[in-house]
Formats: sequence, C-alpha cells, structure tokens
Amino acid sequence: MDLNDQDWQDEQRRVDMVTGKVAVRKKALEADVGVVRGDVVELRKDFWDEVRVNFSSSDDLGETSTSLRQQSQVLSERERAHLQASETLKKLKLLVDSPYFGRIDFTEEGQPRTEQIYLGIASFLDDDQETFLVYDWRAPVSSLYYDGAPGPASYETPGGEISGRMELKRQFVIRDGRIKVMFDTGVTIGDELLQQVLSHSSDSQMKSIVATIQKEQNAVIRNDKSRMLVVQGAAGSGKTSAALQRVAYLLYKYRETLKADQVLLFSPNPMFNSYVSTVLPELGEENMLQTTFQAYLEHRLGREFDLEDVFSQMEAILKAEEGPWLQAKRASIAYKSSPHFLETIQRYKERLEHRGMKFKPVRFKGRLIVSEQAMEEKFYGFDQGVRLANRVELLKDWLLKELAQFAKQERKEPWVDEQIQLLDPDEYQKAYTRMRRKQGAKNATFDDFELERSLLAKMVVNEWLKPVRKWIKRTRFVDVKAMYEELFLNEELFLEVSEGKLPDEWDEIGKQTVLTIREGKLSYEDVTPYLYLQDLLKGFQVNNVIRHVFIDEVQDYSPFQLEYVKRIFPRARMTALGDLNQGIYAHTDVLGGSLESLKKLYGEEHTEVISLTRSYRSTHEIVDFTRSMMPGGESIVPFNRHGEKPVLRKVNGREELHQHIVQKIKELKNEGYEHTAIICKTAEESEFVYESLKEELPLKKIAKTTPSFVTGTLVIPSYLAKGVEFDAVVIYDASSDAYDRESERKLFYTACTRAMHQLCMFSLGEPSRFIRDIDPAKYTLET
Ligand SMILES: Nc1ncnc2c1ncn2[C@@H]1O[C@H](COP(=O)(O)OP(=O)(O)OP(=O)(O)O)[C@@H](O)[C@H]1O
Repeated sequence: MDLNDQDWQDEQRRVDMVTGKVAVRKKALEADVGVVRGDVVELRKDFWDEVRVNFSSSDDLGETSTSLRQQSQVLSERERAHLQASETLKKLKLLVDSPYFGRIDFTEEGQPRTEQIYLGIASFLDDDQETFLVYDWRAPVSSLYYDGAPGPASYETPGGEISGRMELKRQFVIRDGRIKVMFDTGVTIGDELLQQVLSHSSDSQMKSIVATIQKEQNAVIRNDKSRMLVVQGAAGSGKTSAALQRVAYLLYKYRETLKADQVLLFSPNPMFNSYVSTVLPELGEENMLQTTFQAYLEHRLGREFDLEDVFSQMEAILKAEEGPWLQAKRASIAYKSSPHFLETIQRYKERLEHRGMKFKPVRFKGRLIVSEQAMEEKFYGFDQGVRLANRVELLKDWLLKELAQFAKQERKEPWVDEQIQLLDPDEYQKAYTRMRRKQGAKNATFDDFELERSLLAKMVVNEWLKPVRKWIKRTRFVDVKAMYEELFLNEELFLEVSEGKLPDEWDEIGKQTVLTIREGKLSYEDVTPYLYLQDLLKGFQVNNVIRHVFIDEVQDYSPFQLEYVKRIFPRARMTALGDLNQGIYAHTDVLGGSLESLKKLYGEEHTEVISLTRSYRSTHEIVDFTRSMMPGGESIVPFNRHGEKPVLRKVNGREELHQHIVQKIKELKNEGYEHTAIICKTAEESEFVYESLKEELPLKKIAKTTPSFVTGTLVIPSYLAKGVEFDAVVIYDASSDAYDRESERKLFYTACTRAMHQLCMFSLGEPSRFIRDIDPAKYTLET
C-alpha cells in the first residue's frame, strides 16, 4: 500500500517528537547514574563450576543449597546493581536511534476511540507517565501486530480476551532517528521488510528478529502454558531466533519472579554460546546462562574418567572404514542411547535393591577398616523399604562411625608418636590453640604430658584420615564402575534385567565397554547411562534454581540425556528445538522420525509441539536444492528471496581443487560476501585444508575448542557448523568418496543448509549420490 508524502511527514514528526523526549530523559539519567558495569559476564563463564551441586547426604544437601543460594545471591546482587543503574539507560540508548518498528491502529469493542499503538523493543511513557509513546513488543497488545491482520482482531490479556478491529498495520525501519522504510501491510509481517533483512550479509553474531517475527514464531515465543514445548522446524526456520526472543519474552512477562540466571540454554558447542550472546543484549535484556551438555558431563565425571566427547566420537566414526569395529560401534551407540537401555538400567537398579550392590573396602595405610562383605551385609540389612539412595546414606553414616571407632584405636599406634615428633612448630601451635579453645583458657596448659599426647595424637590421626573421611562422604565406596562393568561382563545378569533382549553385537559391545572403562575412559555413549546408574544408586543432584531450560539442536540428544536434563532441573519448564533432518550423530534417534520420545518425557498432556516449516536463511534456490536431499523435504517452504542456483564443480585432482577454491573465495569476496566457510567433512580434513591454503587465503581455522566465532573465511568441520550460518558456503569435497553412507546424508544436508546467499560444491571425482539424485535443473554444473 503506497503511502503519500503527508504520511511520511506525519510519521517523521512523531519520530522526532519521541526521540527528542527519549534523548532528554537519557541525558538526565546519564547524569544520575553514570555507567555501572558489573562482572556478571565473568561470573557466568562456567555455570557448572560456579554452582556446586551435591546431594549425597543431608549435610551435603544443606551445603549444596547454600552454595546455590550464595551463588545466585552473588549473581543477583551484582546484577541488581548493574541492572538498576544501566537497564533503563541501555533501553533509552536503543530507543533514541530506533524508537519503534511497527504501528497498529486498534479500536476496542465498545470504545469510541481508535488507539495508535507503536511497538518498539521497550516501552516508553510520555512525561505524564501514563501515555505509552512506545509499547514493548512483548506487551499483550503487541501480539496483534504479529498475529493479526487488519479487520476483526483480538488479543489475550491477563484479564481475558480483548476484541476489536485492527484498522491499520504499518512497518518502519528507523535508523538514527530517520524513517528509512515505511509501508502498510496486510496479513502478517510484510515480506518486503523480511526481504530486506534477509538479504543482508551475515556475520559472526546472530541478530534479533524482533521487527519481523512471523506468526508461527510468535506462537513459540509466547507459549507459556505447557511444561514442555517442542519446536520442530526446518533448517533456517528461525528456531534459535525464536527461542532467544522467547527468553526475552519470558523475562519481560515474568519480570517480578524470573531472572536471567534462572534460564539456561544448552548449546550444541561452546562457540555457539558466543554466536547467540548478543541477541538478548540487543533487546535490552541480560543474557541467560549458557552451557553445553558436554560441560555438564565433564563437571560430573571428568575427574574420574577421560571422557570422550561427541565430536571425537563423530570424528572416529566418520574416519572409520566399514568393518567389524564400525559395525559394533554403531550397534553400541544405538543401543546405549535407546529407551530400552534406560529401562534396563532402571531394572538393574531394582535388582540391586535386593542383591548385587558392589562396594569398595575402606582401607587405611593398606589395612582394612571395613570389608566389602561387611558393607554388603550391612547394606542389605537395612529395611528394604528404604530407597536405595537413602540406604547408601545410611551406610555412609555407619561407615563414618566405624571410621571414628577406628580412629580412636589408631591413636595408640606407634606411627602416631613418630608423626607427633615430626610435627613442625606451626602445627604444634595449631594444636595448642585448638586445645585452649576446647578446654577453656583457665586450666589449659601443655604441662600435662598425657593430655598433650592425646590431643596431638587425635589431631594427627584425624589429619591422616581426612582423605578417607572425604572419600566416604562422597560415597565413593559405592563401586559404580564395577556394577556398570558387571552388566556387560555377566550375560545372565544382562538377560535378566533386559528382559531377555540382548543387543546386536552383544559380545563385541561388552568387550569394548569393559576394555574402555578399564583404561580409565568412557565412550560418549556410555557417559550418560553410567551417570544415570550412578545417580539412581546415590541420588540425583538436582538444581532447583533454574526455571526454564532451553535445548537447542535437541535432535542431538539421546533419550538418556533428555531424561537426565529433566531430572536435574525438576522445577524447570523445557523448550526443545530441533530438526529431524539435522540429526547428524550416531545416537540421534531421539526424534527418530517421530517425536514420541520427546512427547513421553513430560507426558503428552504437558507437551505442546509447534512446527516451523518456512525456511528463512537460504535463498529460494538453495532451499529448493537442499530440501530435495531429504525424504519429505517438500514440506519445507522456501522464503521468496532469490539468488543464484547452487554450483557444482567436478575436479580431477587436489591441486586443481585448491586452485578453484582459492579463486572462488576471492570471487565471493569481490561480490561482497565477507563471512564464508569452507566446510570440510572432518577435523582432520579441515586441518589439512587450512595448512594447504593458509598462504593463499586469509583463513581462520575452527576446531571444537575454538571459543568463539569470528568473521572472515573459516575452515570448519561439518559437524561444528551446526546452528550457524554464512554468506556463502564452499563444500570442500562433495564427492561420493566423502559423502556416501546413508548416515552421512544429514551431515551433508546440514553443511549445505548453512549457506545464506551462495552454495558452491566441489567434488573430487564423482559427486555424492546425495547430489546426483537431485534434479540437475536445481543446480549449475560448472565446467
Ligand atoms: N522472522 C524472522 N525475521 C528475520 N529473520 C529471520 C526470521 N526468522 C529467521 N530469520 C533468520 O533466518 C536465519 C536462520 O534462523 P535460525 O538460525 O534461528 O534458524 P534455525 O531454525 O535455528 O536453523 P538451523 O536449525 O538450521 O540451525 C537467521 O539469519 C535468522 O535471523
């Protein structure tokens, strides 16, 4: 709908009026507060390290909740100071350049007046403190803008539904206080603005989509009824974007009760944390906490085992030749990630309630204090009605008493006298002070030899027994390792607890599992089941502070892992975002063609599923090409932004390949594409490409340990490119040698769908069947 000059002048006048008022208020506030900067970001660097969670005893329980409370208190105190001082200012700074992006005119039923509602990233009241010059995009009335079309319309408020008529819907792009773009629009958010936004170049940071949120995305953002929200969406459909907007929405709606540090996002890799870290600040909000599942696993078991991470597992599988090892590995991963194994472990735990618990003896200086048999006897002597984890607690208390008994006896031993002689003056002084404190000052002297010896002996023995006490307190006497091993060593036991279902390749799986554990390692597929067993025996370590857990790339999680996350955050709601087509890991059968596992997690009645089918990232041509690779891909709807068709070039040798790639990257740069990626299959290939081309191109190598994304030309392994995007993607080698196994289809798809504007594939020899099977009209074959 065309707008005339008068409309432009009127709207610009209003913009001038609003920005003028914002500027005045900003200036006044600046003078008041200065800029307060907290060290909140520092504090949040490692979520798991900051919060000690231990629930193995009532003491620990107290300690844990104190630790949690203290940690969250420290955070919230500093944040409060930080927020109060700078929050308003931050918002005003954002508003002064671009006060709003939308307008709706709405006549409420029964009201004579039509209200003009302007939407921006924060509310701004006129000097009367009553009139909204700008409404926050998250205010109830704002949902009209995202959901409704001119005509009859309604929106939800806490007080009920408000109906009326939308007379007008207008969009703006305002920069530096000037209206750059303005038009009236029909159904939802006009495609014109989206066209503009999407045709921009990418960089190393994700952007907020607040001005162009689509109706179905708005449903994701504002959904707050269900315990579990599952968002299944095509590559580039805005799952991550919507999730971040949703965090901002929740922080606004529940601002009295929900703080940013009660929201936790599980990212696919550490780099992703940095990629999304600017979105919330762009919206004037504090960032939520971010972590990776691997960081959690390391936090829990990293001291005990050398843990394989998902990337090393992927690398090993991608590089392996077809053969017995790979076959067994695949079977092992598939089985250990399955709900059946989860149930098997649960049944194993039920069996352990009656028999089979394994303990490590309590020893001191090579001498036995309590044998494993004595522990077993004691353990199964406790009331069988008491929960297993509580019986472990009871056993712990008993062991501590036994240890105290032992300590008493031990004080008489000659080695203690030897140690007393060796005490240095400091330690001696410490003992003396302690004695004075204990006995009261008046008759406390060290003249009494007997008393002195007994006190010093007590101190020495206590000191020497400290590690044993700690070991008991941490319930290390429960031999989880032996019990997990037993499951794989003892076929009869396995058959019993698995209800007679041995997995494929059972012998090899069992052998490999035990071998790896005995080397002090845990394969990625074993880590969560192992933890699950451990926690079933010792009690789960829960975090009651977090109220919202977001899991991005949920298709990369096994049922085990999801069950885990659910259990450790019992007070949290979950938002899970995923794409079946991008399940690249061997264990990712979670969505496995259906959403059943996810729906079961909290029960169907508590679960809502929203599907996003429109893909925004890539041009129509790229989406049309990539969706042809996936069964059911027709349901992915490309956004109507056009560009060049994907390009395929077949080359005969590596030298030729490298020449073409260098030339292509230079061409792309000349065309204005700054943020490009050469996507390799593995880290090994990535390393090779980087070393081969680094003299000729300014390349940046991305590895799993790279902490943050950067702009420029990146060389990156396929599986690390998850979730991110580039102006142009160069697939280093799309040949049938590189991508042929069915299990690699999703990996190839994921790599190709990272491209926004251009996709170039090189093939050393015959192209992969994933390309050959596509209608040649959908790409250009360069010769
Ligand atoms: N409503 C929107 N307005 C503007 N841009 C959008 C919108 N929705 C998505 N986009 C853009 O599309 C691109 C893809 O979004 P995002 O990364 O959130 O998708 P995704 O579904 O998480 O993708 P993937 O699963 O492939 O990682 C981003 O550049 C994002 O800014």
